Amino acid sequence: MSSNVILTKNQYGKAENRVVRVTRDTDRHEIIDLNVTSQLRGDFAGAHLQGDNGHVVATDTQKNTIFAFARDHIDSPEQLLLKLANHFTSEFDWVTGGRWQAEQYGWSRIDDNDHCFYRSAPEIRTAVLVRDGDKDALISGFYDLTVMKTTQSGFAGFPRDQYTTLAETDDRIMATDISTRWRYNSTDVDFNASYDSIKATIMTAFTDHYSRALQETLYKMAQQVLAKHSEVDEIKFSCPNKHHFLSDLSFCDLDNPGEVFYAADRPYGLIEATFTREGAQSADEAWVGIAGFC
Ligand SMILES: O=c1[nH]c(=O)c2[nH]c(=O)[nH]c2[nH]1
Repeated sequence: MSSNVILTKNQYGKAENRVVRVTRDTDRHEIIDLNVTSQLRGDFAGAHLQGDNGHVVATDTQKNTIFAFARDHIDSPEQLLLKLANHFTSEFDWVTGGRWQAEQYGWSRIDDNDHCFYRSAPEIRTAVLVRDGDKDALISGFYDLTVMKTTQSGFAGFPRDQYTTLAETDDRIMATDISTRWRYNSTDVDFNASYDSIKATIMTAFTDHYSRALQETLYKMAQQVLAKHSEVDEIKFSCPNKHHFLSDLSFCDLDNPGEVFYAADRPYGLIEATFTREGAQSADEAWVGIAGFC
């Protein structure tokens, strides 16, 4: 058995740079609030195997670059990631790719005030760019968008065995925290418009049908996103089924016609699925490192 150690995959950089950009050209300020990670890939064998840092663009330099680029206008998290990738791969010829990611937190104006804001968007917007030579994979998404429908959901027709106690129902609460990521087939996209439209499409698709299972609802959400958005080739969902159990009020002689529920926080069903446009190129490598999806 050989005891030789071979360096295989490696990447490194500065994680979770919290960048808040205030645009104050006029009295009416704008803010963009990001958490940005930069990781480089390429020829870094010297650092690992010989202690030679000649190729190691310091993580501190990567951090500084992110903040320096924030001095320019930030159009969208995706545009910032593309700019960082272009910079590092063109400035240092041994940097052949990397992985850049951002989360964005949403803020709204208090009373339409010019410079006072509150954290508003419930969901966290995400973006990941993976560059490998001349190949880019760009995956955007969001998590923690909590939604509920109070009827028009059921669950029946499932197999029964000696362990099955669940009653069939044609009227239940369905609630979930939507986590989703979608892969663009281009980097030439109006990312903010696309994000807003995909989020709206997902929410509308949650409302517009009688759901026979959360699985069916995920499919309908994916179907509508892929039908409306030719710039998207693949979409994944990871959604807990946040169970709401009808509270039994018979102990005090009260009925409960679907009005009082116990919201259980665990255990929860966990429904995950990937939907791909038929005929689209797959990009499984790009998903490595994105946890919590199948
Ligand atoms: O929408 C659902 N999908 C399931 O797979 C499932 N399983 C379960 O017990 N309840 C539900 N609900």
